[in-house]
Amino acid sequence: MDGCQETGDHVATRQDELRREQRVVDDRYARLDALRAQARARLADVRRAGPSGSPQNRSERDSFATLYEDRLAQLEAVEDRLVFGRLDLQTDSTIYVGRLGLTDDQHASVLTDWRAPAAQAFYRATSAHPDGVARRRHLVTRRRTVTGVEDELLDLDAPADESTLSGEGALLAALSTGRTSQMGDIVATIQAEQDAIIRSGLDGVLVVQGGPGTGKTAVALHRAAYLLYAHRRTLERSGVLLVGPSSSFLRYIDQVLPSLGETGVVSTTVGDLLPGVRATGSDSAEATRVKGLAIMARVVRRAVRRRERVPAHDQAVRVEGHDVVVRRRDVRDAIARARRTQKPHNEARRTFVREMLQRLADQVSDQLGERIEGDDRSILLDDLRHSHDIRVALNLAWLPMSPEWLLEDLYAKPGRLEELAPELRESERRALLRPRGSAWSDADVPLLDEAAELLGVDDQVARDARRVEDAERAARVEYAREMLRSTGAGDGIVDAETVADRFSAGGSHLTTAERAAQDRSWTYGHVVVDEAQELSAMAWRMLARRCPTRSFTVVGDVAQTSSPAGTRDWRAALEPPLGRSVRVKELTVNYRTPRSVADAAQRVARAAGLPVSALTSARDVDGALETVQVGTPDETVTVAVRRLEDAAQTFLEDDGTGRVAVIATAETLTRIELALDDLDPSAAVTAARAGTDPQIVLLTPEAAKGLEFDAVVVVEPATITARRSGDSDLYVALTRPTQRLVVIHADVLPPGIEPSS
Ligand SMILES: Nc1ncnc2c1ncn2[C@@H]1O[C@H](COP(=O)(O)OP(=O)(O)OP(=O)(O)O)[C@@H](O)[C@H]1O
Repeated sequence: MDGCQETGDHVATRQDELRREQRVVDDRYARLDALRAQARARLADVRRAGPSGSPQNRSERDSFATLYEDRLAQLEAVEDRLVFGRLDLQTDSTIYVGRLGLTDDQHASVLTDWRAPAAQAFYRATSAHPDGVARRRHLVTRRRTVTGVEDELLDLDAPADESTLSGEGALLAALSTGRTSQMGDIVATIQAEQDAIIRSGLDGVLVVQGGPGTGKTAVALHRAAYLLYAHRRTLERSGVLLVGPSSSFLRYIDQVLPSLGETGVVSTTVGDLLPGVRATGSDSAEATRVKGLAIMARVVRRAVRRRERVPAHDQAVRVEGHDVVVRRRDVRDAIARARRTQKPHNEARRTFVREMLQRLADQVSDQLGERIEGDDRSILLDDLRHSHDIRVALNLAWLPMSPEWLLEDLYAKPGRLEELAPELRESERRALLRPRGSAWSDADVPLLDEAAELLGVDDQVARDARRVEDAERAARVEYAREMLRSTGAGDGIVDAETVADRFSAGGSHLTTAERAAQDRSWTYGHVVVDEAQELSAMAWRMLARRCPTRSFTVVGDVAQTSSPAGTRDWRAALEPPLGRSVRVKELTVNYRTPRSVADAAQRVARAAGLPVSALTSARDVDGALETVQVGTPDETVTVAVRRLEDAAQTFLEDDGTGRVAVIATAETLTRIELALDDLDPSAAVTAARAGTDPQIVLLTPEAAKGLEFDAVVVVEPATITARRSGDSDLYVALTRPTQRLVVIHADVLPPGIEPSS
């Protein structure tokens, strides 16, 4: 940032610059205020019109009201750091870069959206490749006041250094601010290697591998916002799906996209992805692993096929005075015919039943010695269809099933598993056994989805409804286009599609995101997966079905895998379900953790044999890493509480910023909880642990995944590494702090934490 010790002249120049930039920033905020006032006035007009007029008029008014409310919310969301950059081009022109694009009264651009092609040089230009830029300036603002400017001159004579951080002052300031329970955006300080990923093309599978703190989550979210901007036509209708590891993680990141002006993304966990299924149960590690194996797709397929079978004997049945026989030969032919339709099981069953009823009707005809036609034949077919015995016989040959029924049946019977899953070992099959009626787990959801795909349940209704809605929507878009043209109401920012989506009769219309989230067969235009190393082969199959165009952004770190069904090899995990278009990019700079902490964590992870990505750290912090040896396990607990008190005092602010975490195994955390009650901690600590948004949290390594805190106290690493996937868990735990890591231990430390070891 601009220097602290300056000569008199320099100070004068700096003050002049700040004043000049303040005028520009004031002007852009004035424009923003004017747009807000305009949206408010339009909203008030619409509301003033009251509930009169035809239903069509009322519906349009409601739609406009919602449109202006959304527009207002979008304009409110960009208040913070509206303008953050300036590019002086070699052509002597200047552009300002900000959170959204603004034009003046004459429709001339006065602020360039960070996602626009013209803004790319702000993130990418270097002295070696200046990209038409003479000077890049970062504007540092507090509320609406410009508090600093930071310049980089990109002339060809300057020494080229590709690895230099861009806007270093602004970046380092961002990295050392106190954390909150919500992740912030990085739009003002995106680095070149991150920008290249954010703006990478929509097609194919882009994997972003990087160590902890390299900005994978931040990049994934900014990429979603970028793609929605650059490919709005393609993605607005189909939507973008964001898959995260847990609902607490999704809460942590859920402000980032709105702050970038985007709300149309469906975010979910794999466990919540199947409409109508709530995964509240849990599995053993072995059951999780086995349920995630790709083999399970075959097992589910066999379980479906098993219910399309020829009976052992012909069966005689009496219907309304006629004797007919459900013949094996007929069943075999009808099954073959139904399978030829290539429809899912429940849908193909209609063909099977129709075929069988016709054959049974033919038997009655033959018995009577005359052809039964017309209404008589319909009545006969109805009689046959409603005969209890025939229904039972046909169900035995082709049973209609729900995914839930199929999976419960599979898990409930050892013999069934042995027949359908011969590839699994006896112990693996045992891990799957459970009584009917048990709660579903996260690992069951991809299996239920696989079954739903093969069975073809409940999709038809949704598909029919969608077809009707699409046709209606096309008419609404046309109307909205005409209306926007005649009123100029869209400000050039809102398009006819958005307005049209508000024009639905009765206000029952759902947004793309809402419709998508309710429909199992919805296919998205793009899927972003975070902490993707945790996903099983079956989960990838489920996601692949959600995006037939295979347009994916997959971010994660194969050294942090903790799920027994997760992966340590991207290509092995992704090529089978998603094809060969997998491109892997690496992020190499750690922005979160102080260098001394990151280096220690890397040494520990390497010593444990994890596939650690190379990492350099953007900064260090004095005294960031401390290890504290105590004599007994009881002492680890009391010292942890004391250290927590210290950290709270140092890092927690009254304004609600600052976050501190204790990370340990669940057993250790229980003991710390008890000690916290017994040791009568300070009022500040008690207050910081209370409420819905606590500043102090106690977490297991799994729960801490993806999150970050100003200070972290890790208690007894040996108990963490003793568990399955414990080395990865410890790597996660050690890499959560932005300022300070305290490691408390009575047992020996894993090799590598201290530089000397
Ligand atoms: N260019 C940047 N400017 C400012 N802050 C950044 C930048 N890149 C990353 N950060 C910050 O670094 C921290 C780590 O980022 P993020 O959580 O995205 O990392 P990650 O790679 O997903 O980490 P993990 O593997 O541990 O989940 C966040 O606070 C993020 O805001």
